[in-house]
Amino acid sequence: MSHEILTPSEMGRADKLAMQHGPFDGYGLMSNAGTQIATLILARFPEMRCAHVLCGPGNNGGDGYVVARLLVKGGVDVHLWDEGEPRAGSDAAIAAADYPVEPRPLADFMPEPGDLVVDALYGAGLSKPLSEAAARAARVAKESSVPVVAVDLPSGVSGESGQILGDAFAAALTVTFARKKPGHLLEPGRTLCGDVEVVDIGISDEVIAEIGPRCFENLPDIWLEKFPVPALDTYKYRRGHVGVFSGSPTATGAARLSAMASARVGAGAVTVLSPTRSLAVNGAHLTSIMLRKADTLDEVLGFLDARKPQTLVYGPGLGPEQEVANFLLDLLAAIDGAPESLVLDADGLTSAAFQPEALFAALHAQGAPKAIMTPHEGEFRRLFRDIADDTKLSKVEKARAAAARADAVIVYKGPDTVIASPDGRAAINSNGTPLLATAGSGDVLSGLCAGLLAQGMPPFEAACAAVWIHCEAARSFGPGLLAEDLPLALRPVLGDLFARKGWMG
Ligand SMILES: NC(=O)C1=CN([C@@H]2O[C@H](COP(=O)(O)OP(=O)(O)OC[C@H]3O[C@@H](n4cnc5c(N)ncnc54)[C@H](O)[C@@H]3O)[C@@H](O)[C@H]2O)[C@@H](O)CC1
Ligand SMILES: [K+]
Repeated sequence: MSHEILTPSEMGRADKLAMQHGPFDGYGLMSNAGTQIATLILARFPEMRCAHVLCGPGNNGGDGYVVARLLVKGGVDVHLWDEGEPRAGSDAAIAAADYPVEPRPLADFMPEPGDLVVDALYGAGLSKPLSEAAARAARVAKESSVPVVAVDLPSGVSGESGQILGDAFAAALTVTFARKKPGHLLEPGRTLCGDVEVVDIGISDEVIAEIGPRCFENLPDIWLEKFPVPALDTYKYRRGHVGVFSGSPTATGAARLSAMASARVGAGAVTVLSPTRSLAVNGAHLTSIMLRKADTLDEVLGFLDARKPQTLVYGPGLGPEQEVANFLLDLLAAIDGAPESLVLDADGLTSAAFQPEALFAALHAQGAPKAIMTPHEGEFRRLFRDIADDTKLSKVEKARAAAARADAVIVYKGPDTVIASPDGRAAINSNGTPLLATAGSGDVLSGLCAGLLAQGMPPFEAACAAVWIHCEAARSFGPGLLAEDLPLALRPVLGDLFARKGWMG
């Protein structure tokens, strides 16, 4: 199990627990950390002219002293620059005493091309913006284009949020311990970390389990067990039925993209619910996907009653108008237990911002469908303005707060999409690709969520799987991707997942 993500404070607790359990004390853990990093550096940068090791006053600096000593032992020419001495009696002070050469002041650090920098200034303990000397060091490292290996985190990057406190180093490689921290996956931290290597320093899986992390990297391990594959004796309605609301004649493509994605990810039947004025254009573009006239609430309720879909998609292409929000509230008031789930996206979210509290109350009500909301940055801010503007919260904490308020799984989209459940679980996606920054890709994502929900996948797992599959499909298609390409690009991705489930179909 290595998909858990630990906040810096959870990591601090894990360190302490590991020391209690043994066999390593604090200095033992630090020695393991330094040894792992020095080994990686010697393997990856054998051509370096010399290594500049920058050491801070805390245990991050302590790791740096161990690295410096081992690099010297490995025959590397090492220059050590420090900012503040370690506290007497600390593990870092023991490590510093073991290093044979007097450090030089950080303010004088100046690398040259061909050198390597080891950034061991601040890690989990970063509590304020970098000092002028540390910020200058980050700048000169950047300007001289020398590779930087960051110990635990690039100094200046918050392990909790991935945000920069003042200035920050930009690393080619970041070596962290036991598990990743949110700052390794949340932007801009993710970019500043470069490659991230997680090394074992003697903190056992049992210790991590005892901490009970509630945040995970979004890898198939966290949802594969619940990912649906069709049973041999299934039939189309047992594979789930999704209804997707369509917009006006000039905005129908969004609903069709969503519908196609639902069908391709495995819903056995999908119906586009269309206003009369859009029937002709929808009909001209749909074949296996069904089409049904739905101008009024009564017509929608008639469809729900007759065809019993498990899941609805509300939002893509509907228009950001008050009446779109009103219709949703009327629909929710009429729903009691069926359909079981609802995906809200795009204009379904933007229009809800006219009266967010009414939507949240409707989703909290008895018999309400389980909901997934898929806001991008702007939609999130319109719906959860106070949460979005709270600078103390990380993206994970914002998504969690929104999920609790709305009683919905929140897919807070971006290059570092976060998925959060009202029960407090959260996942950070790590296979994102800029290829998905294209019109209509969000509509496909909402369809994927719906298609998985309709097949009985629980909302948090369905949202995590949809986000991962969406990115993986885009990567497998590659440059030139349009949203229209995504449904077919799902094939190899689904094939791999089916194979991992042992599907013999
Ligand atoms: N036993 C452990 O707890 C282990 C810790 N390890 C290392 O220890 C690090 C955490 O150590 P610490 O908690 O000592 O934290 P740091 O070494 O990150 O920094 C803490 C010290 O720096 C000061 N400080 C924070 N931000 C500053 C800034 N911007 N300018 C000036 N001073 C600043 C703090 O007041 C504190 O004195 C981890 O990142 C990891 O590298 C590893 O050695 C593995 C074992
Ligand atoms: K660091």
